[in-house]
Amino acid sequence: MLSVEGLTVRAGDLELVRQVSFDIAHGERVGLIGESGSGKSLTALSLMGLLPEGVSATGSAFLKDQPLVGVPEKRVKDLRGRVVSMVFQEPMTALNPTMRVGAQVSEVMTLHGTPRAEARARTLDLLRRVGVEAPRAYPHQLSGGQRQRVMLAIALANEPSLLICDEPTTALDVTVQKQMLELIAELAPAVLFITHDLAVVASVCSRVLVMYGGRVVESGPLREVFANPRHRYTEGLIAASRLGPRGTRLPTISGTVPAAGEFPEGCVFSNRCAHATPTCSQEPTLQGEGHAYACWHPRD
Ligand SMILES: Nc1ncnc2c1ncn2[C@@H]1O[C@H](COP(=O)(O)OP(=O)(O)OP(=O)(O)O)[C@@H](O)[C@H]1O
Repeated sequence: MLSVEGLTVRAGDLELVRQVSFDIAHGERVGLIGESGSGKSLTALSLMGLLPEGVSATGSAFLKDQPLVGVPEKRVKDLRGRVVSMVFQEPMTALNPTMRVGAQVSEVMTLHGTPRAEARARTLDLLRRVGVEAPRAYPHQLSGGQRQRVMLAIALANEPSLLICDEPTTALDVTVQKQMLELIAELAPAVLFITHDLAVVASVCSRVLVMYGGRVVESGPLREVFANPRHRYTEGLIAASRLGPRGTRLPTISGTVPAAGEFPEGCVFSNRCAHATPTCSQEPTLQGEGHAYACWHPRD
């Protein structure tokens, strides 16, 4: 559905994103991970036609045969929020503080041609689905998690083919984060999910792209990349992530470790997992050659 080929982003002579290529199929959720400054956001913003002044993209990106890169601003504006939408980290800056949230969801629909009455009905339905049944509330009357759900409703208002999420849950506490991730997984058609957090990737995505220095240095099914990182940087990322050292926050781990090769969908195993937190009651198991630890992180 999304096909990106040779995407390069420049600021003057400086190449900030280099020759990035990847595909996302309908219904697929792909994680884009990498350290700060590796080019994740610029990659996403190129697809949204939202690059900052002085920064430009070349290469190609097609979403259902519609070009997203190198097209006139007017055309991109029409696609943005309709075929591709984005949820950002900080909902307070993205929401209009003087407008009721229901009106903000409806506005996105009417801007793209939906009649008012229909937009109103669909807004109520959408807000119900994201669990914020308060269309008349102003943003400051809602919690951070509720505001982020409103942002998700806005992003999904025109039933886009692709949802891009840029660290949408970083500012939320763990329980609220989990609910938000579940909603994204349930409601979004196809997702490009940017994060630093491997545990988040593990709970949402089935495939992952790792960026380093503006390039995609590694990609593949989540379990393969996490179990057998080829790039030194990916190894470091896994070691430093929440799947890693003692004392860091891990997603809930439960159940027994299944035999090698029998991990249920959505689980991740890592040869770096120290697997020692108060939430985890079991010892890591040595698995096969190389003595990789196996631990699993079920979606729920
Ligand atoms: N407007 C700009 N002009 C020049 N360089 C920029 C501009 N915006 C970003 N950069 C640079 O491009 C590189 C990639 O930035 P980008 O925001 O895509 O990184 P990121 O991987 O999303 O990082 P983070 O996780 O911190 O958001 C960084 O080195 C950054 O300093």
